[in-house]
Amino acid sequence: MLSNLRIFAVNHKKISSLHINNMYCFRIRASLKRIKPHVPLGKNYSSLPGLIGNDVKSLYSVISPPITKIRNIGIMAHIDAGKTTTTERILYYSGYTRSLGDVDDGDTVTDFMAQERERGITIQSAAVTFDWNGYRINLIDTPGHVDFTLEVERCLRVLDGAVAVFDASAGVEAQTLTVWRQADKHKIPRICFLNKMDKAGASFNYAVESIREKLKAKPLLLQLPIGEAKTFKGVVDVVNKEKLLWNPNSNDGKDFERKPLLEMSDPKLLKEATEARNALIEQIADLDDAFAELVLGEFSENFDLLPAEKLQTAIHRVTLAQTAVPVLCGSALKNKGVQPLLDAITMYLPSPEERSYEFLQWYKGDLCALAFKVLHDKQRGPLVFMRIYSGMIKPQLAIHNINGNCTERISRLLLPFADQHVEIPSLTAGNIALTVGLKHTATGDTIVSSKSSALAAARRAEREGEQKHRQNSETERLLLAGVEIPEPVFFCSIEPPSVAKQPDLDHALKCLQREDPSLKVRLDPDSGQTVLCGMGELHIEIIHDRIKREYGLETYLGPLQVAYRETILNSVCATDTLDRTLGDRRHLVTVELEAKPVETSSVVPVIEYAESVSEDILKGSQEAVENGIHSACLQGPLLGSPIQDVAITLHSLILHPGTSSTMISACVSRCVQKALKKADKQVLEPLMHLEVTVTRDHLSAVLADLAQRRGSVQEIQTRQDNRVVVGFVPLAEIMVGAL
Ligand SMILES: Nc1nc2c(ncn2[C@@H]2O[C@H](COP(=O)(O)OP(=O)(O)OP(=O)(O)O)[C@@H](O)[C@H]2O)c(=O)[nH]1
Repeated sequence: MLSNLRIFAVNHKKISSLHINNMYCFRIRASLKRIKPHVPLGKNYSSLPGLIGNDVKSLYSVISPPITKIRNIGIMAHIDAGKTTTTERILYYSGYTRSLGDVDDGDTVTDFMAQERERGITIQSAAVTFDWNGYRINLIDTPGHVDFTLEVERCLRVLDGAVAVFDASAGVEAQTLTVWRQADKHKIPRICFLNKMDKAGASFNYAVESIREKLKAKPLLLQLPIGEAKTFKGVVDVVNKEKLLWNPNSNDGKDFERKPLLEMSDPKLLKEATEARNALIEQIADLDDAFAELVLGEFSENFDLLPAEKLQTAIHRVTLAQTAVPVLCGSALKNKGVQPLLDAITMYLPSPEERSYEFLQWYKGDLCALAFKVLHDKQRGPLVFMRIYSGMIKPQLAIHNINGNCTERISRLLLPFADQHVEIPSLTAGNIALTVGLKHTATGDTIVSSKSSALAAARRAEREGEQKHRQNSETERLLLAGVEIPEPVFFCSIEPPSVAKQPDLDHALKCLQREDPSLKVRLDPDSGQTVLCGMGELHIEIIHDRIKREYGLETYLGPLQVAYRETILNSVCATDTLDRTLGDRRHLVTVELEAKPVETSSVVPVIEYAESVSEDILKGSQEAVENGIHSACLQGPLLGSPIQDVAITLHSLILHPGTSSTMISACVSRCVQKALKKADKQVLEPLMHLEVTVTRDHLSAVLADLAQRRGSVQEIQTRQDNRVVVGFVPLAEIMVGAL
């Protein structure tokens, strides 16, 4: 029965004995269904600006534009809401592609990896730069699939604004909630685009209501649809009281007319637009004091007299303050509504200088950038995408990487255009750059001009920190990334075709990890095998595929396994003594410690020291003690899985002089394992938060199927004619192999 289901949403949630971690979204069948024949790369790229020489909009437009004219924008949504299709339309209308790419034909610009084209999904986000009406837009297309949640989060970190795309027939879906929360966390102003207004079941009001209810956001209706589903033909611009109608005979949507609504020809639409405009004005006046003053003063008698520009400025302010979100609608597939969306991006989303970044004051105009993506290019080596927050980047510039504590040189500077790039002489703050030549920089690293500049910034940050909060260390405060890497939920062994190829496999995995920190690689201590740990089946499958395509290695994967964890349920104490004589040296350690359960949802143990443990003894041995605790917690006594939610308190440590740190670690580790064995224990398994949309007549079959899979149903919602079952199912029960 599960094969009929459409949407899966995933969450690790602690229900009685189990654990909450992150919210993920998962869609097994959809990720595998749209497999298409391989489309060669570069199909659509013969006439890109600055590359071939024709149709260059003017070289000036390629070089650093004024910061007020820059928009660093991301598109975020639930899987399949239409992000890639919308991006393709945006690129086409902005003049940077000559033909419309189609996800279903596998020839889109932003999904440029071979796997993305074959599967019709976005895996890695690609930054694309283009101009619209004198504005420079750097657009980052983010993946919607749960396995790539970290990609979304990392991209959000470098954005100044975002467009949330919704399927108008489904409203807010599970993954939308996740990315919305991520955007909240990074305080990113947003615009909502209700896409798929042409689709059967599309409902503007339903989608708006779900934004209000599920996202707890205040929607500002800047448009109303003209028709819905089959009859959708255009939109009403509420701010200007105009109608925008697309020519049904135009096959690319470039041909549309914008006409003022008139009493004579459109009495009904005009009435609706006037009511919507008045409601919008009142709504904004409630949120923005300056606008309220203006409206109540000059225009209280007649809102019609309020100029559109004044309303637009107020919408911009409210969007920036994130007290409400502008809502627009259209159909990317049917080429309707995308140009007004582009206008809204330039009008309502902020420029980089309108965003306040606390750390900018520490750099005083010196270079400060975040490497938010690394791609490996066979010819040019690693390509690093960077968001420049302050200062300037040029080719041949030496930069300092704070995370890696290393200095290296940028050889070339490019403007990113999916897999095609324009070479440029310099780029200033606010822009997104693509650099060549950085061999050690990894995704998430903070880049500055020199070590001394970093130190100066750290000193300023410290002074600032004294006045404010002082919880972070000097360098930590300078690091921009701040993206938490979720713990993997799947793992499997990976083997090279022959032992001689093991170094090639290690190299490939190292490169892939630089690109994608959510991919973890470890060595199994028992079998000596390399183990891949990832965020989902698709994640691991893609990595396997990339090793073959990009590194020419045919590897073998062992069976995919769910990453279980263990925890303890009560406090226990243990003591242990290790007494060894190696050569003429005696190593003697006695440890006394306590293990107790805590709520952290983390596999990193909390380490505490009792007051009885003197600082003197800890000075030389703290690292050894902590290494011992960490290594013991990696393998629980039940299944050998990592231990989660545990705190270890060291009560006593007695050392014979000359005892080596290896012996201290070994004794502490043995003692922790002793304690864990004594405690009452439990295995934890990852749970998926599941959202199943189903027709009414299939509901009981679906509920029975979920029960059989040890699932628990939280609620059953009504969505138009369908039912949405919301609940949890153990991940192990809905792996592709389990279906
Ligand atoms: N009816 C209709 N279908 C659309 C529209 N926009 C996109 N689609 C279809 O919806 C499917 C998903 O579109 P994508 O653009 O790949 O969606 P996405 O959000 O980028 O998906 P991921 O990259 O996999 O997260 C494709 O089959 C599109 O043809 C639309 O406006 N109307």
